[in-house]
Amino acid sequence: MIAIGSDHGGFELKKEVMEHLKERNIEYKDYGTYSKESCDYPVYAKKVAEAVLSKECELGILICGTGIGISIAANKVKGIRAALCHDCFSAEATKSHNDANILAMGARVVGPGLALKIVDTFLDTPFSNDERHIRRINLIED
Ligand SMILES: O=C(CO)[C@H](O)[C@H](O)[C@H](O)COP(=O)(O)O
Repeated sequence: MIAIGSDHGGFELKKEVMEHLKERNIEYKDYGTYSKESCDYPVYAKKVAEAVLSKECELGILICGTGIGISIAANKVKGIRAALCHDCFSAEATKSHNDANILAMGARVVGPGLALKIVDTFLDTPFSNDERHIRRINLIED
């Protein structure tokens, strides 16, 4: 199960990502926002972060205008490794090296075509389980 959330800036792209997940038969839970009305991205970052931490959802996707504010907010939650990615190389590397548990994107930065490729790369790349990456993730946690 994928937790997904956005502010108003990410609302339209969130709809496209959910449609894409549906086409791929990947289950998701939408934590809002549910309209284009102006709202505050930390609210949705917290909801998705808590869904991932509680293991209700395996991974999260967060979208705001830039992806910056919503990833900063999610990374305040201990145990969350939210990665802001606007290219596939970063999406692959952050799963493989950082075992990122949330993907953040900016809907005012990337178009839907690239965004969906980034989502696929993030979801389809496993963590390397390499000792050096585990050591570094543990240092982040400490
Ligand atoms: O990253 C952000 C803020 O740091 C996001 O882009 C927000 O979506 C953006 O700030 C919203 O701006 P708006 O002028 O209120 O639409």
